[in-house]
This record gives sequence, structure tokens and C-alpha cells, in this order.
Amino acid sequence: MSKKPFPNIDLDGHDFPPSPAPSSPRPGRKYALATELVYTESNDQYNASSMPIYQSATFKQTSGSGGGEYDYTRSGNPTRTHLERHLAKIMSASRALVVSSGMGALDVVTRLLRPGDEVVTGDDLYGGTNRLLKYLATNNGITVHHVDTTNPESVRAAINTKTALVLLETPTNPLIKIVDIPAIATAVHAANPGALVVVDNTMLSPMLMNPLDLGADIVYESATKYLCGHHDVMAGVLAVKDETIGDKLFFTINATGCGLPPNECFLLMRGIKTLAIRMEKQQSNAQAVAEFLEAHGFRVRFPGLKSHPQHALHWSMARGAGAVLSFETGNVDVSERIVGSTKIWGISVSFGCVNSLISMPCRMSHASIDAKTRAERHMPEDIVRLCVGIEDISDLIDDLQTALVQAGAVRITADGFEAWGTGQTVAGGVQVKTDEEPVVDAPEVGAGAS
Ligand SMILES: Cc1ncc(COP(=O)(O)O)c(C=O)c1O
Ligand SMILES: N[C@@H](CCSC[C@H](N)C(=O)O)C(=O)O
Repeated sequence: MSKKPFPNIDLDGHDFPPSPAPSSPRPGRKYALATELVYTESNDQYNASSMPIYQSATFKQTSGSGGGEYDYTRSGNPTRTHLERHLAKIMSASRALVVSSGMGALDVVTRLLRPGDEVVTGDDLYGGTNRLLKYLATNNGITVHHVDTTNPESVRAAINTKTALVLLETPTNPLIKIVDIPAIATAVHAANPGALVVVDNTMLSPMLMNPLDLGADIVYESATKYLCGHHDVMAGVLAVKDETIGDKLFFTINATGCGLPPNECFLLMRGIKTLAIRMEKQQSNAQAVAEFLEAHGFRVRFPGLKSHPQHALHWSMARGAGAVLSFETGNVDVSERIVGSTKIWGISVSFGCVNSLISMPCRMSHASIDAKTRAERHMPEDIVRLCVGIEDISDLIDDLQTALVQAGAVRITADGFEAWGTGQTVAGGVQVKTDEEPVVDAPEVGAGAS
């Protein structure tokens, strides 16, 4: 039997480096997530409290036949392994892997597909996800079925022997629809045991939901959002319970070279330590903003509101509502004026940042979905998305209220102000009265705001 060269290095690229569940203050005891997020042991040679950045492309070996734990950063790097082990712990996974972006993570997942395979996914999806799936359908012989994933029966009806992946987002981006992961996972696995249920958990993060515990086979997310939290890193995370799937995902990462570089790993690790406290503040701010808008007559989509049609389903899976909400004005021009009038709310794509952001998904994050498809999928063109940060809540509401008034999105009443279309709900949003001129000069704000 020939002796394997480089015995500690997996030349086939399957199981190196491993990322089993890592450090815990007392192994075997389950701590609250807020504790696990900040607790890490690095086994660093100098006992550094923060895992150092191993900014090295190569690692010297002890002999010509290898002997080192690492050889080349594309294949593995101590800073990356440390982060992956930490993520495996907080994502309830046996293995986690980090790559260069959220789309990079989805790309790694879709490399499991072969020509002729089918994907079943939602009809409300992040624009970039839709774009990658469309590319695969156009160029790689993959059939993609977009169905209403809020109805598990629609998903089940689309499953057949060719189904390789079922890709879910919940809450969906940007319509904030909720998808029943356990019901769908059970139905998919019963109909086709070979099909993998993949969940994009970007909107909630491991702080609020662990899709692997709800029946998903693979969870991925854009770590650019909540995990990082400061909009200074692009990163993607993948996590699995089944190590065979983990090996396949790692193979692609090593083979294609999309593993997250050490500097980014360091920044992401630092961001993760404050996830609990950021998320807590962002959620309470989001709840207050959602209630403010709803109280003034806007149609608001947010799972923290009792009026959300799938409120109970969301809370059966998640530990919080998140901090992304959307609302409609009934008029694209009015929505554009609101977006253009805010000062604290930055006009920007993305979410999960400590800063509050405002955007028009149809013009920005979801512009890559063509207008005809957006219309077929009932995406209101006037929809405004708010991604709530950690600022003072009175300042956030005051800035939004000023923008609503300046944009002419509300009319002044004896008691304060209300959306023009209060009570006049039509398909796709709130009807704005067109027979009255919108208010364009901003009256003094503050009085009457709730
Ligand atoms: C739900 C969702 N998934 C995935 C992505 C892709 O992540 P990234 O921008 O890090 O590639 C995004 C946003 O970009 C997103 O909103
Ligand atoms: N120009 C980018 C748009 C990124 S959108 C980022 C984020 N997912 C969001 O929903 O805001 C692109 O073409 O991908």
C-alpha cells in the first residue's frame, strides 16, 4: 500500500479543513446564543484573545512529504477555519463554510446541479438569486420552476424525480412573505428523497432562525448583511448537518477558489460577536417604525405586525421579526419622493447594517428582474423597503415623517396626518386619491406623530 504524500492535506479536496462544532465554555452544556456568539477559543500559540489574521497564501511543510495542517490559503487558512467552526456552532450545523459573497454561496450550491436537473423556487426572490437561476436555465440545461412557496402544496406539486434543489427564502425579499420550511421539507423529502431543501436565511440570520433544525439540508446566507453588520465586508456562509454534502460544497470552494480571504474572515468574526445586541436594537426599532406607518394608514409588510397574514407561521419558526419591512404608497412618484427626502435613512441597497437604509426594490435590488416578470409576480412598483438600523428611534421616525410630508404621501388631518388612501385598499397597495394635490411644502413636523 503506498504511503499517502502530505497525509494531513486532503489532496482530493474533500474534507480539509474540518469544521466540527467548536469551543464552548463548558463542552456539552447548551448556552444562550448571545453567549455562544461572543465566546471563542482559538488555541492560538500566544493565547491571543482575538484570532489573528493569517495573511499568508502558503504554509511551509515540515518535510518534502508534507506534514503541515495547512498548505495554501485557497484550500484552508487558520483564520477562516476558526470562523467556520464558530459559525457551525451558531448555525446548528456540523460544518460551515465561508465564501466571498452571498451570491458566491448560492453559486457553490448550484454547482451540485447537473444538466437536466430541476429547481423549484419561489416567485418572490432576491433579484440576484433570480438572475443566477435564470442564467442556469438559459445556459446550463437546468429547469427552474417559480411557484408560490407560501403554499406547500404548490411546491409539492412541482416536485418530480428530476428535482435536485428546492430553494426557499423566508421572509421573502422584498414582499416579506413567509414560507413554511418544516411543511415543505417534509413534503419534498417524501416526494423525492434525493432533493435537497436549501434555505436562504439572510433576512433573519442565525440569531433569529436555524433552518437546519427545521428540516433544511443546506442553509446559506449573505454574511454581508446581519452577520457582518457594518457594510464593510462582502461574505457568504454555507452550513449543513450532513457532512457528505459539506464535503461536496468544500470541494467546489477549493476547486474554484472562492473561499473568504483572511482579512474578511477577521472582520466577519468581529461582526458576529455583536450580532445579538445589534439585532435586538434593530428589531425593536423596526417594530416601532412598522407600527408608526401602519397607524398612519400605510399598507406595511412586516412579520412583527399582527396584521401580517402569516404572523403565526413566522413565529412558529423564528425567534424574531427581523428588521426589514416594506410599505406601499400607491404611487411610484410619491414613493420616489419619500426615498429622496430622507436624511438619516440612506438610499442604498442591502440591509442588516447598523445604519438605516431606504430603497425602491423595483429600481434597485430587484431591477434585474424585468418589468414584465415583476408584474406577473405582483411586485408593486411603488414598494418602498426600509432596513432598520440602530439609531435613536425618535430620530428615525422624525426623519421618515418629514419625508412622508415633503413627498406628499400623507394629508394633514385634525388629529395629525394619514396616508392619502387610508381605507382604500386595492390590489397591490393603497390607492392614492388623484383628485387632490399632494402636499409639497412640508409643514412643521413632530406634532401629531405617533
Ligand atoms: C436574500 C438575499 N440573498 C442573497 C443575497 C446575495 O448576497 P451578496 O450581496 O452578499 O452576494 C442578497 C443580497 O445581496 C439577499 O438579499
Ligand atoms: N447591483 C446589485 C444590487 C445588489 S442588491 C443587495 C441586496 N441583496 C438587497 O436586497 O438590497 C446587483 O446587481 O446584484
